[in-house]
Amino acid sequence: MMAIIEVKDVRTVFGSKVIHDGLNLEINQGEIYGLLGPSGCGKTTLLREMVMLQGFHSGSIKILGEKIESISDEAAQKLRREWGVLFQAGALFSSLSIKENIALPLIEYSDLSNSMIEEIVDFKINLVGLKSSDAHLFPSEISGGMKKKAALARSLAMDPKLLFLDEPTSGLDPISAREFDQLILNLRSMLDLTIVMVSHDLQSIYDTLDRVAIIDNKKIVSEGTLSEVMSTSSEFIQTFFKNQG
Ligand SMILES: Nc1ncnc2c1ncn2[C@@H]1O[C@H](COP(=O)(O)OP(=O)(O)OP(=O)(O)O)[C@@H](O)[C@H]1O
Repeated sequence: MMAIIEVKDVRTVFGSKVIHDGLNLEINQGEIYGLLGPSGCGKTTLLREMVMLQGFHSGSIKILGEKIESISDEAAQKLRREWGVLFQAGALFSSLSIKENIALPLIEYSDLSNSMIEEIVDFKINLVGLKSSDAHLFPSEISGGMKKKAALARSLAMDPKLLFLDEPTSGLDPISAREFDQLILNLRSMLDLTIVMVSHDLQSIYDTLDRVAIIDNKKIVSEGTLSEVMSTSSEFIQTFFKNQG
């Protein structure tokens, strides 16, 4: 197995508060990998560090062979195109239609013609289970589930190898949430994606994740498949997976 992301000895400090202290994990090519742990343990922070939205105090994060703590601006610019991001706050632009939202990265980062961009956008819209006829709708005109799908289509616009998702099913009704899980599984196999996901949604965790890392007390207290992790004696794990399996 090939590690596509390697986090080594990462330390993160905000002011006098230590968030991560000696964090280590490895994410393999093609897996759906979950970051779990109690509220405030630094899951979103780690995700933001991986996509270079935020620095860390010490340690190393290697993504697709590049050490991001010492990467050149030019290499960083290239690397950013290798991943798609679906963060909670990273919603759609409300003044743009679904189609325009998805076209945005292509207009910004590619030299493709307008007609090529239109074709790609239509393809991505269908890929996430939206209809071509929805393309002209604005975010205010569509459901929460459709918004997530449209945002996902936008994150896939540049054909990324990696996808980072921060609580993708939060705020969705159970039916839309399960539909979204299925979509993630389908996309992974169709597009050969590696997916890193933060989640609190137990059903989603069971249905989609191949391996997980549990962050607690500034470190990874357990990493592995769900059944491996559940046998760990951590208070968070025992509480979180109580009455399961
Ligand atoms: N830019 C920042 N400046 C100062 N403190 C921050 C910053 N970003 C995050 N923190 C703090 O770091 C800690 C970890 O936050 P983070 O959002 O990563 O946790 P989380 O595990 O994702 O939590 P949740 O599950 O509740 O979303 C929190 O105490 C948060 O207040």
